[in-house]
Amino acid sequence: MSPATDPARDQAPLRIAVTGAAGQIGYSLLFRLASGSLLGPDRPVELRLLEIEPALKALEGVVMELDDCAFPLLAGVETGSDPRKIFDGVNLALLVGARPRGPGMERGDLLSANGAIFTEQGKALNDVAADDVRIGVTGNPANTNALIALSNAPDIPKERFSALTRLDHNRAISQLAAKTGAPVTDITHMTIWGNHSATQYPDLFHAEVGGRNAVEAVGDQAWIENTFIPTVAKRGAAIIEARGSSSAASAANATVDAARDWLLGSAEDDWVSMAVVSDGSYGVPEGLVSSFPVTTKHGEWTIVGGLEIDDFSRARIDASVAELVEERDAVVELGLI
Ligand SMILES: NC(=O)c1ccc[n+]([C@@H]2O[C@H](COP(=O)([O-])OP(=O)(O)OC[C@H]3O[C@@H](n4cnc5c(N)ncnc54)[C@H](O)[C@@H]3O)[C@@H](O)[C@H]2O)c1
Ligand SMILES: O=C(O)C[C@H](O)C(=O)O
Repeated sequence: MSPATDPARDQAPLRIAVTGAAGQIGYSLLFRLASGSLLGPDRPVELRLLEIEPALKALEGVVMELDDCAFPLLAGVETGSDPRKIFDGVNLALLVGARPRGPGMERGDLLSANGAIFTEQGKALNDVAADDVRIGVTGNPANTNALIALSNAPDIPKERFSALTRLDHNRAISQLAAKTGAPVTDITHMTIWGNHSATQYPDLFHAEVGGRNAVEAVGDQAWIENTFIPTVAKRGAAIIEARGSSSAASAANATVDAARDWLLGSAEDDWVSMAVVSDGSYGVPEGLVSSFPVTTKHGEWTIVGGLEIDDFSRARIDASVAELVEERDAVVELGLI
């Protein structure tokens, strides 16, 4: 049963760790969590905020602002730089803290810079998190960071880890809605496959617009290949180029969306995209953390089975999975897993 729906716990605050809490994403995420965006207006939350030592002063300022909101649901805030203290008894850990890429960098460039963070945090979660912990990784390279964390947490079931591809999923919905003139609420069954990187494959073949197949509704294969896929896959870079820093409010929003659906369940007759440990489905090697279409219920996810994958999709899924294999091999080489 999920930590959010277990009746015995319904009144107890959900203890949520956020790493990188003084960063850009943290500045949006913490206020969303404290205001009830995750579990609704009745469930209190307790925030456990992890930062590196030099950022603790800035984090103090953020906590002052949280205080100043007088959030009715905020049952407590603790800050610190020791993951073993901050993760103690947490039900949900949102691992955001990592260096973002700058202009001209690919997410893979962050592997060695950020990989070590997730070794230490995986070990700490393994030792001190609550038995029902769920761990969502937002910090990049998210899929491989999740792989590093879960590989260093042998006592936590691998299914409790996921990496964020919900931002890509939301971006894909928004692009398709704009193209077809449909409201975003009409777009269902969107899928992001593979890595949260430029190789990701946003798949319209199973998506629907108002119940109609999205490829038919669009009726423009050239747009799908030359506009839709690259726009979604390279959106992170476009935002860095325009803003001078990486997406933050939309990343925080997607982090909340993903955790909410994981804990409370995805919508009936729809699915969401999550990067989760592969069981070999759709030819993705077992053990890689790759994005799939999933349904969620009671804090568990299930990969949607039986979808037909044509040659166009197969080639794109394979390319993104090949990148994940390279990243995994690189972190093995670095001794991180
Ligand atoms: N998966 C996604 O969809 C997605 C979207 C946007 C950004 N991101 C990634 O999220 C991460 C954070 O982005 P941001 O814009 O908030 O960056 P940021 O630089 O503003 O903040 C990162 C914070 O992490 C902290 N930090 C670094 N090492 C830490 C550690 N060991 N423990 C705890 N905190 C630590 C830093 O002090 C900093 O405050 C980046 O890796 C970015 O690329 C992912
Ligand atoms: O692209 C990045 O580096 C940031 C983030 O992963 C994004 O997709 O916006």
